[in-house]
Amino acid sequence: MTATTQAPTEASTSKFVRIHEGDLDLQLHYNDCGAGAETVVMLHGSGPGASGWANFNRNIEPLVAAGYRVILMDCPGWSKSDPIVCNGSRSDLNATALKGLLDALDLDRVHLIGNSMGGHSAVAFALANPARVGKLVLMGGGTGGASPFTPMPTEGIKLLQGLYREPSIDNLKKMMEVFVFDSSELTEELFQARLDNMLGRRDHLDNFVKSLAANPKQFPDFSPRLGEISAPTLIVWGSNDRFVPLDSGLRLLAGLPNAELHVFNRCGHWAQWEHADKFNRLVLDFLSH
Ligand SMILES: O=C(O)/C=C/C(=O)/C=C/C=C(\O)C(=O)O
Repeated sequence: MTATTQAPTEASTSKFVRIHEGDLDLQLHYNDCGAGAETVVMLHGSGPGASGWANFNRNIEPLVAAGYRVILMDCPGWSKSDPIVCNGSRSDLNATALKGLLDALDLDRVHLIGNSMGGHSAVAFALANPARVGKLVLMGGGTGGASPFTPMPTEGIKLLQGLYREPSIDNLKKMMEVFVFDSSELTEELFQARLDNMLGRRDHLDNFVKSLAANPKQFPDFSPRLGEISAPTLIVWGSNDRFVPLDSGLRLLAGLPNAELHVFNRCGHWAQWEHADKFNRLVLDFLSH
């Protein structure tokens, strides 16, 4: 009888763990998919209603099929994880939460895939815990700081922050249509799922606004310290990214000693979703060589 491997679903992989790490004492939600000798942890972006599953649902199965354990952490302040107000570095807060999660799961060393804020957080974790990082994949993020070429905040970030303040389907559609290069791929189902995620946790929305008021620069510029990171790094960007501009990816390439950059043309801020098949092949090849 052939074993039928069921595709992982959000519900079937949903787990909770309480972490005590640094100043954090909170419950995290995460999705735990597949099994294997190597673990890949995926870190989502900062948009309202974002979650590990919402950001990476097109990227899980190929990694599971290749024999990786895949963990999607929901950062404090998102999805089903506990609420929090961040008065300092959100990148370092998420990195602290990630350390707490890895310790709770007894995972010593993992590969990290970070999207936008997830990339910033992955770099913060690598700076604080260099021995615990295998390889890094940074998409549309990895360091904060101002772009020397693009007016800041970018049009996408302005729409994102506006959506936190006025969470409506119209404002969500305005943000998502800037999010990707080809908005024809955005479905009513996707919009509704994001809207449900958003409106299901008003505390997260309110706390993000309070965090911005306390510290408008939630994501520090790590450029001066990138030379400390020896982990092999694949940087991935969309040439049409209107949230975190491509020149941030060039700054990462210039600063990270062991990095390569892949730019997708006709691609916005969600390379892992907009070009999922090619992105997945790129990541699998990078992780295995
Ligand atoms: O402001 C920054 O540097 C980072 C912005 C983000 O992390 C935005 C990401 C948004 C998503 O991933 C989303 O799914 O809404």
